[in-house]
Amino acid sequence: MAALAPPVAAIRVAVRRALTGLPSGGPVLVACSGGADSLALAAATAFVAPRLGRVVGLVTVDHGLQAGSAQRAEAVAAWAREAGFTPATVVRVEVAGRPGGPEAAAREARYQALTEVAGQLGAVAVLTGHTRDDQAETVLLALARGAGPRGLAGMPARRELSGVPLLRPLLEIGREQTRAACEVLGLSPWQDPHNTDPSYARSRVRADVLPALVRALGPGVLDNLARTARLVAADNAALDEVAQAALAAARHPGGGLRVPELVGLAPAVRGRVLHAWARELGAPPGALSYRHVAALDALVTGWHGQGPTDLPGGVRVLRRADRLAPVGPT
Ligand SMILES: Nc1ncnc2c1ncn2[C@@H]1O[C@H](COP(=O)(O)OP(=O)(O)OP(=O)(O)O)[C@@H](O)[C@H]1O
Repeated sequence: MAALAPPVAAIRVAVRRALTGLPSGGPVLVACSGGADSLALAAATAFVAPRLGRVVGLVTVDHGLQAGSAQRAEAVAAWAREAGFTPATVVRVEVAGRPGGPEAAAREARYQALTEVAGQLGAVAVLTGHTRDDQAETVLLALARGAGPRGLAGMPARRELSGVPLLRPLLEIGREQTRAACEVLGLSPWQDPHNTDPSYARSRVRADVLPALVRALGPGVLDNLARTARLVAADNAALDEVAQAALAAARHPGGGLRVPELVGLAPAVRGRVLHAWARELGAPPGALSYRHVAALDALVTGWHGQGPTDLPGGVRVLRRADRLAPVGPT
Protein backbone atom coordinates (compact mmCIF):
# COMPACT_ATOMS: atom_id res chain seq x y z
CA MET A 1 0.00 0.00 0.00
CA ALA A 2 1.36 3.46 -0.93
CA ALA A 3 2.31 5.66 2.03
CA LEU A 4 -0.10 8.48 2.82
CA ALA A 5 1.24 11.79 1.49
CA PRO A 6 2.56 13.89 4.43
CA PRO A 7 0.35 16.97 3.80
CA VAL A 8 -2.79 14.81 3.64
CA ALA A 9 -1.77 13.03 6.84
CA ALA A 10 -0.93 16.31 8.65
CA ILE A 11 -4.29 17.84 7.77
CA ARG A 12 -6.21 14.73 8.86
CA VAL A 13 -4.36 14.72 12.18
CA ALA A 14 -5.22 18.41 12.71
CA VAL A 15 -8.89 17.76 11.93
CA ARG A 16 -9.04 14.69 14.18
CA ARG A 17 -7.61 16.75 17.03
CA ALA A 18 -10.20 19.49 16.49
CA LEU A 19 -13.13 17.05 16.40
CA THR A 20 -12.05 15.06 19.42
CA GLY A 21 -14.04 16.01 22.49
CA LEU A 22 -16.91 17.72 20.69
CA PRO A 23 -20.30 16.81 22.09
CA SER A 24 -22.16 14.09 20.24
CA GLY A 25 -25.41 14.82 18.50
CA GLY A 26 -25.58 17.07 15.45
CA PRO A 27 -23.24 17.17 12.47
CA VAL A 28 -20.00 19.07 12.12
CA LEU A 29 -20.26 21.63 9.37
CA VAL A 30 -17.40 22.59 7.04
CA ALA A 31 -17.46 26.13 5.60
CA CYS A 32 -15.97 25.66 2.15
CA SER A 33 -15.30 28.34 -0.46
CA GLY A 34 -13.84 25.82 -2.88
CA GLY A 35 -10.37 27.38 -2.37
CA ALA A 36 -7.42 25.12 -1.60
CA ASP A 37 -7.51 25.66 2.17
CA SER A 38 -11.13 24.84 2.79
CA LEU A 39 -11.21 22.15 0.10
CA ALA A 40 -8.31 20.35 1.80
CA LEU A 41 -10.12 20.84 5.13
CA ALA A 42 -13.34 19.44 3.69
CA ALA A 43 -11.61 16.39 2.20
CA ALA A 44 -9.88 15.64 5.50
CA THR A 45 -13.11 16.08 7.48
CA ALA A 46 -15.01 13.79 5.11
CA PHE A 47 -12.37 11.16 5.87
CA VAL A 48 -12.00 11.69 9.63
CA ALA A 49 -15.54 12.50 10.80
CA PRO A 50 -17.22 9.18 9.89
CA ARG A 51 -14.36 7.32 11.59
CA LEU A 52 -15.22 9.22 14.76
CA GLY A 53 -18.90 8.35 14.31
CA ARG A 54 -19.84 11.84 13.19
CA VAL A 55 -22.02 13.14 10.40
CA VAL A 56 -20.43 15.90 8.35
CA GLY A 57 -22.20 18.64 6.39
CA LEU A 58 -20.83 21.37 4.14
CA VAL A 59 -21.94 24.91 3.42
CA THR A 60 -20.67 27.05 0.61
CA VAL A 61 -21.73 30.66 0.52
CA ASP A 62 -22.44 32.45 -2.74
CA HIS A 63 -21.78 36.13 -2.12
CA GLY A 64 -23.04 36.97 -5.60
CA LEU A 65 -20.15 39.38 -6.08
CA GLN A 66 -18.46 37.82 -9.11
CA ALA A 67 -19.66 36.54 -12.43
CA GLY A 68 -19.99 32.77 -12.21
CA SER A 69 -20.17 32.69 -8.40
CA ALA A 70 -23.39 30.65 -8.47
CA GLN A 71 -21.78 28.00 -10.70
CA ARG A 72 -18.71 27.93 -8.48
CA ALA A 73 -20.89 27.34 -5.43
CA GLU A 74 -22.90 24.62 -7.21
CA ALA A 75 -19.69 22.88 -8.28
CA VAL A 76 -18.44 22.82 -4.68
CA ALA A 77 -21.78 21.45 -3.45
CA ALA A 78 -21.84 18.80 -6.20
CA TRP A 79 -18.34 17.63 -5.24
CA ALA A 80 -19.37 17.59 -1.58
CA ARG A 81 -22.45 15.40 -2.21
CA GLU A 82 -20.22 12.92 -4.03
CA ALA A 83 -17.76 13.03 -1.14
CA GLY A 84 -20.49 12.07 1.36
CA PHE A 85 -21.43 15.37 2.97
CA THR A 86 -25.03 15.46 4.19
CA PRO A 87 -26.22 18.04 3.62
CA ALA A 88 -24.08 19.91 1.08
CA THR A 89 -25.71 23.29 0.91
CA VAL A 90 -25.33 26.47 -1.11
CA VAL A 91 -26.47 29.63 0.62
CA ARG A 92 -26.87 32.78 -1.42
CA VAL A 93 -26.37 35.96 0.61
CA GLU A 94 -26.99 39.63 -0.09
CA VAL A 95 -23.85 41.66 0.60
CA ALA A 96 -25.05 45.07 -0.64
CA GLY A 97 -26.48 47.44 1.94
CA ARG A 98 -24.40 46.14 4.86
CA PRO A 99 -22.13 48.46 6.82
CA GLY A 100 -18.34 48.57 6.26
CA GLY A 101 -16.22 47.89 3.20
CA PRO A 102 -17.03 45.11 0.73
CA GLU A 103 -14.73 42.60 2.43
CA ALA A 104 -16.23 43.23 5.87
CA ALA A 105 -19.77 43.15 4.48
CA ALA A 106 -19.13 39.81 2.73
CA ARG A 107 -17.62 38.36 5.92
CA GLU A 108 -20.57 39.48 8.02
CA ALA A 109 -23.05 38.03 5.53
CA ARG A 110 -21.07 34.78 5.39
CA TYR A 111 -20.89 34.30 9.16
CA GLN A 112 -24.58 35.10 9.50
CA ALA A 113 -25.40 32.45 6.88
CA LEU A 114 -23.10 29.90 8.56
CA THR A 115 -24.71 30.59 11.94
CA GLU A 116 -28.20 30.15 10.51
CA VAL A 117 -27.41 26.85 8.79
CA ALA A 118 -25.58 25.58 11.88
CA GLY A 119 -28.63 26.46 13.98
CA GLN A 120 -31.06 24.77 11.58
CA LEU A 121 -28.99 21.57 11.52
CA GLY A 122 -28.15 21.57 15.22
CA ALA A 123 -24.46 21.45 14.24
CA VAL A 124 -21.98 20.85 17.07
CA ALA A 125 -19.27 22.92 15.34
CA VAL A 126 -18.47 24.95 12.23
CA LEU A 127 -15.00 24.41 10.74
CA THR A 128 -13.14 26.96 8.61
CA GLY A 129 -9.93 26.55 6.62
CA HIS A 130 -7.82 29.40 8.00
CA THR A 131 -4.18 28.36 7.85
CA ARG A 132 -0.92 29.27 9.54
CA ASP A 133 -0.27 31.63 6.61
CA ASP A 134 -3.59 33.44 7.23
CA GLN A 135 -2.56 33.69 10.87
CA ALA A 136 0.89 35.11 9.98
CA GLU A 137 -0.80 37.69 7.72
CA THR A 138 -3.21 38.62 10.50
CA VAL A 139 -0.38 39.13 13.00
CA LEU A 140 1.63 41.26 10.57
CA LEU A 141 -1.39 43.40 9.70
CA ALA A 142 -2.07 43.86 13.42
CA LEU A 143 1.54 44.90 14.06
CA ALA A 144 1.45 47.33 11.17
CA ARG A 145 -1.63 49.12 12.50
CA GLY A 146 -0.25 49.33 16.03
CA ALA A 147 -2.66 46.84 17.55
CA GLY A 148 -2.39 45.74 21.16
CA PRO A 149 -2.19 42.14 22.37
CA ARG A 150 -5.80 41.47 21.39
CA GLY A 151 -4.87 42.04 17.72
CA LEU A 152 -1.48 40.34 17.97
CA ALA A 153 -3.16 37.17 19.23
CA GLY A 154 -4.55 36.74 15.73
CA MET A 155 -7.40 34.34 15.14
CA PRO A 156 -8.31 31.93 17.94
CA ALA A 157 -8.43 28.22 17.15
CA ARG A 158 -11.88 28.23 18.74
CA ARG A 159 -14.50 30.86 19.38
CA GLU A 160 -18.25 30.98 19.83
CA LEU A 161 -20.38 31.88 16.84
CA SER A 162 -23.80 32.66 18.33
CA GLY A 163 -23.64 29.60 20.56
CA VAL A 164 -21.95 27.23 18.07
CA PRO A 165 -18.18 26.65 18.36
CA LEU A 166 -16.28 27.95 15.33
CA LEU A 167 -13.14 25.84 14.95
CA ARG A 168 -10.04 26.56 12.86
CA PRO A 169 -8.24 23.21 12.73
CA LEU A 170 -5.63 24.30 10.16
CA LEU A 171 -4.03 27.20 12.05
CA GLU A 172 -0.76 25.26 12.25
CA ILE A 173 -0.92 23.96 8.69
CA GLY A 174 0.92 25.86 5.94
CA ARG A 175 -0.82 26.99 2.79
CA GLU A 176 1.67 25.01 0.72
CA GLN A 177 0.42 21.90 2.53
CA THR A 178 -3.21 22.54 1.62
CA ARG A 179 -2.18 23.13 -2.01
CA ALA A 180 -0.14 19.92 -1.99
CA ALA A 181 -2.94 17.93 -0.36
CA CYS A 182 -5.41 19.06 -3.03
CA GLU A 183 -2.98 18.04 -5.72
CA VAL A 184 -2.35 14.61 -4.21
CA LEU A 185 -6.10 14.06 -3.84
CA GLY A 186 -6.82 15.21 -7.40
CA LEU A 187 -8.94 18.16 -6.25
CA SER A 188 -9.05 21.35 -8.33
CA PRO A 189 -9.33 24.33 -6.02
CA TRP A 190 -11.01 27.53 -7.05
CA GLN A 191 -8.72 30.59 -7.14
CA ASP A 192 -10.45 33.52 -5.50
CA PRO A 193 -9.47 36.63 -7.51
CA HIS A 194 -9.80 38.68 -4.28
CA ASN A 195 -6.82 36.82 -2.85
CA THR A 196 -4.51 38.37 -5.45
CA ASP A 197 -6.25 41.74 -5.77
CA PRO A 198 -3.63 44.32 -4.71
CA SER A 199 -6.29 46.75 -3.56
CA TYR A 200 -6.62 44.66 -0.36
CA ALA A 201 -3.91 45.12 2.29
CA ARG A 202 -4.05 41.38 3.07
CA SER A 203 -3.37 40.50 -0.57
CA ARG A 204 -0.32 42.79 -0.58
CA VAL A 205 0.97 41.19 2.61
CA ARG A 206 0.42 37.75 1.04
CA ALA A 207 2.03 38.62 -2.30
CA ASP A 208 4.85 40.96 -1.26
CA VAL A 209 5.50 41.25 2.46
CA LEU A 210 5.58 37.63 3.62
CA PRO A 211 7.68 36.40 0.68
CA ALA A 212 10.14 39.26 1.36
CA LEU A 213 10.31 38.31 5.05
CA VAL A 214 10.87 34.66 4.20
CA ARG A 215 13.64 35.60 1.74
CA ALA A 216 15.32 37.88 4.29
CA LEU A 217 14.80 35.90 7.49
CA GLY A 218 14.18 32.33 6.40
CA PRO A 219 11.20 30.01 6.11
CA GLY A 220 10.70 29.79 9.88
CA VAL A 221 9.12 33.25 9.87
CA LEU A 222 5.62 31.93 9.15
CA ASP A 223 5.66 29.40 11.98
CA ASN A 224 7.21 31.99 14.26
CA LEU A 225 4.52 34.60 13.60
CA ALA A 226 1.85 31.98 14.27
CA ARG A 227 3.64 31.01 17.49
CA THR A 228 3.69 34.64 18.60
CA ALA A 229 -0.08 34.69 18.14
CA ARG A 230 -0.48 31.57 20.33
CA LEU A 231 1.80 32.92 23.07
CA VAL A 232 0.06 36.29 23.15
CA ALA A 233 -3.35 34.60 23.16
CA ALA A 234 -2.38 32.63 26.28
CA ASP A 235 -1.23 35.82 28.03
CA ASN A 236 -4.44 37.55 26.97
CA ALA A 237 -6.57 34.82 28.48
CA ALA A 238 -4.75 35.17 31.82
CA LEU A 239 -4.91 38.97 31.81
CA ASP A 240 -8.59 38.91 30.86
CA GLU A 241 -9.34 36.79 33.92
CA VAL A 242 -7.49 39.23 36.16
CA ALA A 243 -9.37 42.10 34.52
CA GLN A 244 -12.76 40.42 35.07
CA ALA A 245 -12.04 40.15 38.77
CA ALA A 246 -10.82 43.78 38.87
CA LEU A 247 -13.97 44.94 37.06
CA ALA A 248 -16.16 43.16 39.59
CA ALA A 249 -14.21 44.74 42.46
CA ALA A 250 -14.45 48.24 40.94
CA ARG A 251 -18.24 48.33 40.52
CA HIS A 252 -19.99 51.12 42.37
CA PRO A 253 -23.11 49.96 44.24
CA GLY A 254 -25.05 52.77 42.55
CA GLY A 255 -23.84 51.83 39.05
CA GLY A 256 -20.63 52.73 37.20
CA LEU A 257 -17.09 52.23 38.45
CA ARG A 258 -15.19 53.52 41.48
CA VAL A 259 -12.14 55.54 40.41
CA PRO A 260 -9.94 54.76 43.45
CA GLU A 261 -10.27 51.05 42.65
CA LEU A 262 -9.11 51.72 39.09
CA VAL A 263 -6.17 54.00 39.88
CA GLY A 264 -4.19 51.28 41.62
CA LEU A 265 -4.44 48.77 38.78
CA ALA A 266 -1.58 48.00 36.42
CA PRO A 267 -2.20 49.94 33.17
CA ALA A 268 -2.54 46.71 31.17
CA VAL A 269 -5.26 45.49 33.52
CA ARG A 270 -7.02 48.87 33.78
CA GLY A 271 -7.16 49.12 29.97
CA ARG A 272 -8.87 45.73 29.83
CA VAL A 273 -11.28 46.64 32.62
CA LEU A 274 -12.28 49.82 30.79
CA HIS A 275 -12.54 47.97 27.47
CA ALA A 276 -14.77 45.29 29.00
CA TRP A 277 -16.92 47.89 30.76
CA ALA A 278 -17.32 49.93 27.56
CA ARG A 279 -18.52 46.79 25.75
CA GLU A 280 -20.91 46.12 28.60
CA LEU A 281 -22.34 49.63 28.16
CA GLY A 282 -23.06 48.84 24.52
CA ALA A 283 -19.99 50.07 22.61
CA PRO A 284 -19.55 47.66 19.66
CA PRO A 285 -16.21 45.81 20.15
CA GLY A 286 -15.17 46.22 16.49
CA ALA A 287 -15.48 49.99 16.71
CA LEU A 288 -13.85 50.38 20.13
CA SER A 289 -10.29 51.55 19.51
CA TYR A 290 -7.16 52.29 21.49
CA ARG A 291 -8.10 55.99 21.33
CA HIS A 292 -11.44 55.37 23.08
CA VAL A 293 -9.92 53.33 25.88
CA ALA A 294 -7.16 55.93 26.28
CA ALA A 295 -9.81 58.66 26.64
CA LEU A 296 -11.60 56.61 29.33
CA ASP A 297 -8.27 56.01 31.03
CA ALA A 298 -7.63 59.76 31.05
CA LEU A 299 -10.80 60.19 33.14
CA VAL A 300 -9.06 58.02 35.75
CA THR A 301 -5.38 58.95 35.52
CA GLY A 302 -5.36 62.35 33.77
CA TRP A 303 -8.33 63.97 35.50
CA HIS A 304 -8.51 67.77 35.11
CA GLY A 305 -12.25 68.21 35.13
CA GLN A 306 -12.71 67.25 31.48
CA GLY A 307 -16.15 66.64 29.96
CA PRO A 308 -17.69 63.31 29.00
CA THR A 309 -15.93 60.76 26.81
CA ASP A 310 -17.82 59.64 23.72
CA LEU A 311 -17.61 55.99 22.78
CA PRO A 312 -18.92 54.22 19.69
CA GLY A 313 -22.54 53.15 19.75
CA GLY A 314 -23.67 56.49 21.24
CA VAL A 315 -22.23 55.63 24.69
CA ARG A 316 -21.06 58.58 26.85
CA VAL A 317 -19.10 58.28 30.05
CA LEU A 318 -18.69 61.03 32.62
CA ARG A 319 -16.59 61.28 35.75
CA ARG A 320 -18.48 62.59 38.76
CA ALA A 321 -16.31 62.89 41.86
CA ASP A 322 -14.81 59.45 42.39
CA ARG A 323 -17.07 57.60 40.02
CA LEU A 324 -17.23 56.85 36.27
CA ALA A 325 -20.79 56.54 35.03
CA PRO A 326 -22.61 56.40 31.73
CA VAL A 327 -24.69 59.45 30.95
CA GLY A 328 -27.81 59.87 28.86
CA PRO A 329 -29.63 57.00 27.19
CA THR A 330 -27.42 53.93 26.99
N1 LIG B 1 -17.79 31.53 0.14
C1 LIG B 1 -17.52 30.81 1.21
N2 LIG B 1 -18.33 29.82 1.59
C2 LIG B 1 -18.08 29.08 2.70
N3 LIG B 1 -17.01 29.28 3.48
C3 LIG B 1 -16.15 30.25 3.14
C4 LIG B 1 -16.35 31.08 2.00
N4 LIG B 1 -15.34 31.95 1.92
C5 LIG B 1 -14.54 31.70 2.97
N5 LIG B 1 -15.00 30.67 3.70
C6 LIG B 1 -14.41 30.07 4.92
O1 LIG B 1 -13.57 31.01 5.55
C7 LIG B 1 -12.20 30.56 5.49
C8 LIG B 1 -11.30 31.75 5.24
O2 LIG B 1 -11.61 32.31 4.02
P1 LIG B 1 -10.69 33.38 3.33
O3 LIG B 1 -11.30 33.71 2.03
O4 LIG B 1 -10.41 34.44 4.33
O5 LIG B 1 -9.31 32.57 3.22
P2 LIG B 1 -8.64 31.69 2.08
O6 LIG B 1 -7.24 31.49 2.55
O7 LIG B 1 -8.87 32.31 0.74
O8 LIG B 1 -9.41 30.27 2.20
P3 LIG B 1 -9.81 29.26 1.02
O9 LIG B 1 -8.52 28.89 0.30
O10 LIG B 1 -10.45 28.10 1.69
O11 LIG B 1 -10.79 30.06 0.17
C9 LIG B 1 -12.17 29.55 4.37
O12 LIG B 1 -11.11 28.64 4.53
C10 LIG B 1 -13.53 28.90 4.52
O13 LIG B 1 -13.54 27.95 5.56
